Amino acid sequence: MEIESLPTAGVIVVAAGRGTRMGTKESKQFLFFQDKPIIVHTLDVFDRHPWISEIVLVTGEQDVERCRAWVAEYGISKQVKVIPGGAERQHSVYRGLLEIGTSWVLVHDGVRPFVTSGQISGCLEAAVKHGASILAVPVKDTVKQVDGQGLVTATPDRRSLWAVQTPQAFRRSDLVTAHETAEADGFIGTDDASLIERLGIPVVVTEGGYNNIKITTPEDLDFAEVIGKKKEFGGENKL
Ligand SMILES: Nc1ccn([C@@H]2O[C@H](COP(=O)(O)OP(=O)(O)OP(=O)(O)O)[C@@H](O)[C@H]2O)c(=O)n1
Ligand SMILES: C[C@](O)(CO)[C@H](O)COP(=O)(O)O
Repeated sequence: MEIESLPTAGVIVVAAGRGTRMGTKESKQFLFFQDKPIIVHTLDVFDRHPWISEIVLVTGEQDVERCRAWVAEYGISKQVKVIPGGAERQHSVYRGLLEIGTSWVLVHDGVRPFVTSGQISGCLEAAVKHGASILAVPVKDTVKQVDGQGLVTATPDRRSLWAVQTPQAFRRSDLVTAHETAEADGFIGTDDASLIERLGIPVVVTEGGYNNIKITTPEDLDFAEVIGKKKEFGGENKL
């Protein structure tokens, strides 16, 4: 798709979580990696992407000022609106949504710093073509459904299972309706696509990458060290 023909998009980068599974005093999105906070690595990718015209960073109330300072300190060239988030990821996304003016919106986890420009382009192109799109990768392990007593109750066919990532891309108007409907219904989803699916809007998968990890538990920092050494992420490692 020609760049000129693609409507510009805004991105909501969500970084208002507590990072409890990481177990660090500092929230994981603010841990330093290769001399920069993880959140700055993530912002950099969208700052450099030609189709991204607006960036909204949603973070903790207490972190708004230092995030604004980092945007300036690390030379993020695009304007970044930094606002406080909510109790759940879904609430943080919605607050960001109210600050975005573009017709197309991407939602991205601030703790996924290894997303590539190509993956962003692919996800947005697919959304513009089909209405909504998410990055995901085929599951590599067998997945089991297990009840509260630890008993296996089902083994879904792995060929139909994908591990979902971000960004996820939607029409802004659809995403507003989806969030407001979920709020009215008291529904909390773990991703934005689940809110869109509730409206019956088709969502297509765009293949992401196994490097596009969500930094969640301490082991992920080790994985990040290895990924960060790869040439495509600025490192020299020829892995
Ligand atoms: N109320 C929340 C909760 C999460 N997030 C963001 O959503 C992304 C994915 O969430 P997750 O990995 O679960 O982060 P945390 O909620 O911080 O992690 P934990 O569940 O371990 O506390 C993260 O960038 C996180 O900062 C957010 O903006 N607002
Ligand atoms: C949105 C997401 O990254 C897709 O896999 C995931 O659902 C976020 O879950 P979290 O518990 O908020 O990290």
